[in-house]
This record gives sequence, structure tokens and C-alpha cells, in this order.
Amino acid sequence: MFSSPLQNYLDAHKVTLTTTQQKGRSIFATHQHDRGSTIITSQPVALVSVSDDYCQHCFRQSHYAASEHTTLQRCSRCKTAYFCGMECFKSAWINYHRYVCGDDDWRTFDEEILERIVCSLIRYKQQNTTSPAPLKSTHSSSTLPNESIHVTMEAFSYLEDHLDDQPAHITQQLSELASKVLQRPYLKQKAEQCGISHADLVRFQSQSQCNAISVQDEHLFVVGEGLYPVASFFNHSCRPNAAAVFDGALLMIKAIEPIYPGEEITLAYIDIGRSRGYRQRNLRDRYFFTCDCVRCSDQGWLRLLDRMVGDDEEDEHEDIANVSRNNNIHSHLSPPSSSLPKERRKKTDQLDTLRQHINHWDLLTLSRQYDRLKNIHPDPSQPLSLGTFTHHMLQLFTPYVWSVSNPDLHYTNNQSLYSSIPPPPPPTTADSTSTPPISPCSMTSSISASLSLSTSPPLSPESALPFPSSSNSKPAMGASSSFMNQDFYAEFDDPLPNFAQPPVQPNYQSILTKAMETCLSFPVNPHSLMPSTTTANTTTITTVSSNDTTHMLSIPVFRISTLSGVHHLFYEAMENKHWPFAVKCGLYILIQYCFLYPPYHPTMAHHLMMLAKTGWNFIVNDRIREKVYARGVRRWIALAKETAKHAFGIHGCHYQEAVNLEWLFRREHQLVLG
Ligand SMILES: C[S@@+](CC[C@H](N)C(=O)[O-])C[C@H]1O[C@@H](n2cnc3c(N)ncnc32)[C@H](O)[C@@H]1O
Repeated sequence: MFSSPLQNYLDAHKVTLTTTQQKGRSIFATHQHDRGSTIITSQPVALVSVSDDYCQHCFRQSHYAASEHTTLQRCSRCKTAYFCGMECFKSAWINYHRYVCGDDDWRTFDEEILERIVCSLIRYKQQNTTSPAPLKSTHSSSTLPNESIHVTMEAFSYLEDHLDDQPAHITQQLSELASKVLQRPYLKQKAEQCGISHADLVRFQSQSQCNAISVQDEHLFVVGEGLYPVASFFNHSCRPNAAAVFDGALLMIKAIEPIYPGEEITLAYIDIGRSRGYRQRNLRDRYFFTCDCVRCSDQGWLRLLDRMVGDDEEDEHEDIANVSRNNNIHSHLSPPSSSLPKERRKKTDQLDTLRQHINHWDLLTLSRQYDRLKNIHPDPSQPLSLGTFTHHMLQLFTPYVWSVSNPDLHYTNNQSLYSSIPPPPPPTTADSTSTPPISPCSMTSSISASLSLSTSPPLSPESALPFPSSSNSKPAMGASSSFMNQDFYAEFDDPLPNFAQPPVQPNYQSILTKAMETCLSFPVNPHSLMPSTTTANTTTITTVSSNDTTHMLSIPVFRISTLSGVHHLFYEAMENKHWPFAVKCGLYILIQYCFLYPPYHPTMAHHLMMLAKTGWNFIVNDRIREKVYARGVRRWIALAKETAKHAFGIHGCHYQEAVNLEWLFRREHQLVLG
């Protein structure tokens, strides 16, 4: 039987394309895909950059992925486009740049995507021998067949367009756009010669709207938009088992759970950290379906979640939520709601309320109380506060969420997850016999943060401790075992807390179900200051304001509105280097993410890395020596490393940063453990 290039390509990657009645074409696994494995890569048929900081062809800052330095070169003709090297410049030139180099015409985003689709199609139809080189992976040395242009274009020909579902005014806009693009001098004649009509362009644009994907850099910032035909076959779930991450502009679909033969492989098209109302509206308006996943369906095991976090869009602070939430996979987010001055004032008040709650949260006391070994749990007759909620849930979620499904994290033998990864070189260059000072991690206002090893003064003379390994000398590069095999993570084997008795089954689903049931069992405070359209848990504290008037302040602990606000405060605190405050925000966000995202989701890996760095800066800058904090930071580093390894891969910046931070922590841990 004849098999097409696309079929062969999918077969080689152990997946199959099947049509189901409910979802149309869907991708199913034919073999097991381990967590962290790259299921497939996908080449774009059209790609638009929205950032000048990256090569406009491959979306990297340098031709050499490992290099931290930007080495972009400017096109000498138009002096506006940047490329990382000659190879990318040539490919971009063949693709599209030759048509627009020096052309000052302003194009909308949709116009540019459509032009690029038409250019790719013309080139393919004309069987042009000067094809641009496909994007290459810097991450893997896979022996699987690369995606040929035939595979990409065959997949493109099948893309869902939903043209019949588009409202009339949108169809009209698509038609106007198609006419405009067809007027471009470099397209008009060629399109005609290739038999590409106005109706085709209308369809392409409609396809683009329900298939295009936001391209993100490693820090989850959106750097462009692309139409990736092969990746477009994956359907959506609000609890996906795979995620799209990018190696430059090359899209990689990674398994974030073990996926077994016969299982459908799903991605999230929208940010799953949003309310049910927001998700449903976006999926309906842009993708024309009603989600029936385990979280959205009335029968799904995760159905309690939206009840807990609030399922109305009103539960969200749209503008606050947008501060750092650009991690939705598919683009064309609806614009943020208009912010009237009154609305703004309300939100500022809500942030102030949150700030007060976080200031009242006694991190040290609660960290000591909610120790898994002590089996403390909050008074079931009182509503939970931000602090009690966070510390209570931390016992249940970490490290079990990660470790139950991952024997590596049990650390019962020396073959831990480090066994194949050499430790980083000691972070000193000048004198290999002296120990460099302990230093904080740099955290700029952006999410991007890297280890800064040379700028900060030593913590104290005692910080220059020898390595805590059996010998007092530094480990040789590449020698992992003597460095990593102590019971550094022994506390991960703590017993379950009392409230998880009888023991929850050792799988993620039962832990999460137990956590949701526990949270919903706490009483609700009726005096909430936040929007309240559904039942939500709130808490009350008594505070004394500056003019000594006692106020009752209450917040809904689990709600997405609260998460959005704390998210905002987390970034604010990091920017102001207010580490204790940032740590509290980071812990609360982690717990909410444990509910909202699968544990190996890229958003989770990214947040864990931020939390690890925040924790490290807290103990270093504030010269903290409490053992309970050291344990916490150690845990965040381990989990950041573990999650980043699976979500982004060991070549990604998060994993490398976690390895470096672990190295620093281990070197200093005698100091911080006292
Ligand atoms: C990116 S495409 C995915 C592939 C698509 N099923 C196809 O046949 O080409 C997106 C479209 O797939 C369908 N789809 C994706 N996820 C779905 C889901 N969970 N339930 C129902 N339809 C879904 C919707 O029609 C949506 O507009």
C-alpha cells in the first residue's frame, strides 16, 4: 500500500494520525513515549518575528546555542533585519526577506503571515531548487528522519480551516486581507501561475487563525508566531500530556507524562492557568469547539479544580494577569479588558490587601510548624489564610507530586538523576585553589535570570567553606558520583503528613484529588473583598492600618484572581530584591501551579527555577542560617532541575542554571545548614 511522506514521518516518530468524530484528526501514540522525550519536531510553513533581539530566521541570539553572547548581524541593505549568520541570512533571503528588504510598507501581523504562507507555497509548487535549509535542532542528535518539505507541505494541505464556522464579518475581513496580499507585486503574477486563488488565500488565513502558534524563548516570552503544520495535528486538553517548547524557531513536542500506546497526545492551546470561563470562550471563539477534557467534563477526575479556583472570567484580574502571562501556546489572545479608573483603583486596593496578607505571613513559624514529621494541620473550623494554605499544601505536594512517579527522586541509591550528567566546572576561573564567594543569583525585572558569580561580595569569611564531600578537595570535572551521591536529598523520603492518611495512592491523580477535597473542606468566609460569583474559600485577618483603625480584610485564597495578584507582587518583590516577600509569593504560586499545571509542564519548570533562585538569594542576602530554609531551597533546586530536565531538556538554560545553582548550594551547604 502507498504510504505518504507524512505517514512515514509520523510512523518513524511512533505516532499515528487518526480521525475521531469528536475532534477530527488526532495524534495517537503507537509506542510508549517517556516523560521528557521529544515526540516530534515541526518545521514552520510561515514564521513572523516580533523581537529584534533574535535572529529573524532561526529565532536564536547566536548561531551557537551554547553561547550567551548576542552575535546578531544586520542586513547591510535594509539595516533593519538581524540574523545570526550567513546560513540564516541566506535562508531568510530565499524565504521572504528578498521581497521586503528595504520595503517600508507597514504590514499587520496577519498580513505578513499570509504573505509568507503564499511565498512558501509558490516556491514549493514551482519546485524551486533553491529551497531554504530546514531549521536544525541544537538539542538532540536524533537519528530519526528529518521533516522534509514534502512532509511539511502535505501536512499543510490538511489543516483545519473552520471557514464555514467563521462569522460573516470575519469572512469579510479575511477576504479583504487576501485581496490586499494578492496585490503585492512579487506575489500577484506568481500566485496566478501556480493556480493560487483569492479563495485559497481566504482559506489559508482562516487556517492560520486556528492553527498558528506563539513561539516562545526559553524564558517563555513570546518572540514570534508560526504556522507549524505537523504540530497542528495535536488536539487540545486543559490537562495535556505533552507541551510545545522551542529550540530557536524549531518546535519540539515533548512528553510531559509517560504516554502509552493507544493514548492520544494532547497540547494546551491556551494558558491552562486561567479560569474555565476564559478557556471556554477562547477555545470556542478561536478554535470552534467546547472542551470536554478531564478538567472541563462533569465526569472528569479534575472537575473540582475550576470550582476551587473560580470558573468565571470575572474571577480574574485581566490586566494584572497579563503582566507575565504570555505563555499560552496559541496566539491571538483576546485583548485585556478595558481598565476604567474605578476598576484600576479596585485592583490597586486588592493588591494592597494581598500585600498586607503576605506581610502578616510568618514564614519561619509556619515553615517550622508545617514540617511533615510533625503532622500539623490547620484548624478545620477556620478558613485558610494564604500562609496556612501554602504550608499545608506544600506537605502534600512536594516532593510527592514529582517523586511518586519518578524513582530517581527517591534517592534510595547512588544512581540518582545525576548519574549521567557531569557537574558544572567550579565557578571560578582565576585561582582554582581558592573558593569563590557565595553570590546571589541575578534576577532582572524580566523573567530572564542567570547566575552571577563574580559581582557580589562574599557573604562572610565563613562562606569560603570547603566542599562537603568526603575529601576536602574540589570534584574533578565530570566526576559526578562523589559529588552527588550523599543523602543530600534524604528528606524527600519523609512520611506523608497526617491529613494524607490513610495514605493517598502513590500517583499524581490521587494526590491532587486529595488536595482539592482538603481545600474545599475548609469553611468559606462570606466577607470577601474580591469578586465572588462562585463559592470560594476566603480568609480573614485582623490588621491595624497606619491610622490605627482595625480593618477586617479577607481574600479568596484559592481563586485565580488571588493568584494573578500574587504573581504581580512576586515580580515586584524580585525587582526590588525583597527576597523574603518574594519567597512567600513564590511558594504560594507554586502551590496554585501544582493544581493548575501538570507537574512537568514548562510553566512549572520555569517557576521552580525562579523559586530556587529567589530562595537562594533570600538565604544569601539576608544571611539566613535556619535549617528549615536551607531544606526548602535545596528542595526547590532539586525540583527545578528535575522538572527542567523533562520539560526543556538538559541542553536548555533552565537545566544548566539548576545544575550551577545546585553546585553552589552544595558547596555552601555546610554553611547554610549551620
Ligand atoms: C490545531 S487543530 C487540531 C487538529 C484538528 N483536529 C484537525 O482535524 O486538523 C485545532 C482544531 O482541532 C479541533 N480540536 C482540537 N482539540 C479539540 C478538543 N479537545 N475537542 C474537540 N475538538 C478539538 C478543533 O476543531 C480545533 O479548531
